[in-house]
Amino acid sequence: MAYLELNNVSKTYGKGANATEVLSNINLQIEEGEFVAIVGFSGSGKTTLVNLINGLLQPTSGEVIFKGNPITGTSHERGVIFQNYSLLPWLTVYQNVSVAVKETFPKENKKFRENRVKEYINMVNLTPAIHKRPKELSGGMRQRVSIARALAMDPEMIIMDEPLGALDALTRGNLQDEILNIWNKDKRTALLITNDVDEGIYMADRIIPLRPGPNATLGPEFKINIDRPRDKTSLNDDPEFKKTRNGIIEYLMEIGEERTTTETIEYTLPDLEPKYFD
Ligand SMILES: Nc1ncnc2c1ncn2[C@@H]1O[C@H](COP(=O)(O)OP(=O)(O)OP(=O)(O)O)[C@@H](O)[C@H]1O
Repeated sequence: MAYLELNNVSKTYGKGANATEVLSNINLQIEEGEFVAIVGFSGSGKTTLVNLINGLLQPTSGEVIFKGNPITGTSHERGVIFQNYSLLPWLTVYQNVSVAVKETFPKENKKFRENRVKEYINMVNLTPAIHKRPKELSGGMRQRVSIARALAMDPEMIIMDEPLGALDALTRGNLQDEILNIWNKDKRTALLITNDVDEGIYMADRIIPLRPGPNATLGPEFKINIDRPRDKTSLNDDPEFKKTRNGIIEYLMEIGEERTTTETIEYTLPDLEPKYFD
């Protein structure tokens, strides 16, 4: 049995005539210690998939199994870095991370917790902003707080829902490396949802495309046969990188075209009498 398993998972939103099956028949196995990336189009169901694995949603059919047991709710063992930072606006950077650390390590002493909060804030280079509130931070800084908060909780599995999308290239690159360091050093398991193929190749062991929804399914996996640690600057010239990148992009273009040629959208216009005003 794999560390995480999704067996024939489907998720439908709505009921009766309004029902839409967003995900259909998703099968995914992730082994302990693996880093898997899922790439997909906007609106294809990526966040729905993350929430099923996180335990915020239950599948309509099929099963999501974590370490041999069905997932029935959220757990500290699986830490999620969300797309939209979800910080508590009335708390400072320190306090936002501290709340999470307190919840995860209730038995540890104050000094341990303080050190842990400071360590993770420092890791995302936010020590100078430690006493600021979210409204005083840029979008990128807020996302860094949310990364520090998730990682400070010491999750066994790190689940990332497009966590770096809003960041500038330099910050994005640094945080990719920080996440990889933590994953590697502490032998975590990681699932990254991204729309950036290069990011997926740089970080993951395997990339799996999510075919566009409704009825989104997972496409064939692409193994990344590039030794670690990977070097960003020389990656562009690596023949294996080019081959993998081309393969994934061609596949995404193919399914993207299918989507635009087979999709029929019907719009019902409101049946309104024109109204004239004097
Ligand atoms: N609670 C809900 N009720 C009804 N429909 C929903 C709900 N949540 C999501 N959807 C629909 O399911 C589809 C997939 O949404 P989801 O957020 O999982 O996609 P996504 O790939 O993460 O999108 P994006 O890349 O834009 O963030 C969308 O069409 C969305 O409108």
